[in-house]
Amino acid sequence: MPNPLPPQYTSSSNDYRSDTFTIPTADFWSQLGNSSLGDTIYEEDTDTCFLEDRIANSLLGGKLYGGAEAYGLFCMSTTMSNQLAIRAHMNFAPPFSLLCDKRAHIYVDEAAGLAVLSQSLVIPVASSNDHHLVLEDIQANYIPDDGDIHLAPTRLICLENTLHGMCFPYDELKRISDWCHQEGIKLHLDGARLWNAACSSQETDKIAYFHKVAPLFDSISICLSKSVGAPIGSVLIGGEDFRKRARHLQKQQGGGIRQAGFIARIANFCIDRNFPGNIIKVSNATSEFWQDLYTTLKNDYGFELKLSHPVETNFIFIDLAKSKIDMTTLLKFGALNDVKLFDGRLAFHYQNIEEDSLKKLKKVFTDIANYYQSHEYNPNERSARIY
Ligand SMILES: Cc1ncc(COP(=O)(O)O)c(C=O)c1O
Ligand SMILES: C[C@@H](O)[C@H](N)C(=O)O
Repeated sequence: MPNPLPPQYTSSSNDYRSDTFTIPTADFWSQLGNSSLGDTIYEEDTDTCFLEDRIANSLLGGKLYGGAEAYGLFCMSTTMSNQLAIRAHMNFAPPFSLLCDKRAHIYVDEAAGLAVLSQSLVIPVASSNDHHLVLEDIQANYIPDDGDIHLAPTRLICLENTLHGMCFPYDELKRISDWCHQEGIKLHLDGARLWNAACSSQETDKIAYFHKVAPLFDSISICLSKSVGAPIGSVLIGGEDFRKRARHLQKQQGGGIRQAGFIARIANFCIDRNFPGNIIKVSNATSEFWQDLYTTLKNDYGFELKLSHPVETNFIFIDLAKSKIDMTTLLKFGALNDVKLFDGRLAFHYQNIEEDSLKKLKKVFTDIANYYQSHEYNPNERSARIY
């Protein structure tokens, strides 16, 4: 008996579950006719090589830590580019360890890839300021390579920028990078939303932000399927030998891509269309929406929304427990207003910030505020997903 098919997904204008839900638009297809046709596994595809080179050189400035030449490797996802980076760096594991923020995607959302694929001890660290890891958090938790055979010395540290929509301050990235490299520890950046950090930075030329950050790291993942709006893809950036090893591991894990030209060409098209203008627009729309929503609920309903993280780019993280909103009520009013939500995280992208979309989203919360004027909040309900 064939499984029932999901209904056609035709628009992400009411979808606030994630910035991964943007969909191809009619003008994407005009790109297909001219896309190159080479086999990417043999590095013969022009559009794919162009994209890898564009991210490594034009976007990131061509240089990584220690002046290493930057090279790009096109991957099907950022989970793959992160896991390939970690496996490629941890080529001497076991018995070594890697350290990351305990909220990091590589730790929470990559299906234990760190343990299985890199066979590494993972040291998840809570940030002492609740915003980003500081050097002292790392120094208090890393494992020094002091020859003690009971231990698994830390050989890799993975940072994430943005993390939960929060921008990692450059000066702290620099402090951590300087210390890591004097300790002989490699540094990877999960830059799935580095676009958003760049567009929210003070840099006038947003590419200058990338050029500043890239030389702090030994490898960087740059996602194309979130705020950039491509349907597929990520580019892993690293040195020449690192890329060779990552490409070998990519083939081993079945991640080699044949005629990737049309995917790469659409990704290039999306970068041109959305960076930096639309990504800046989304950031502004997110903070304006949050200010308006908070004020309306407080002044008109006496209902105070609480955040679990500051609003800095394209996410609003509402702390449901502190705001006294239970998940059933949230999702019920989401559905009644035809708004897709996972939980208290609201993700904004270039397809859900039109006026009609934001009006619907706001009404979800005014309806909730109204509801709680005559109903009890249920504190015992399943808590929201811990991102
Ligand atoms: C910070 C971060 N890194 C990596 C990923 C993984 O990206 P992908 O969905 O392309 O595997 C995500 C989510 O998509 C993410 O939010
Ligand atoms: C769930 C996670 O994999 C995805 N990156 C998101 O933020 O929605």
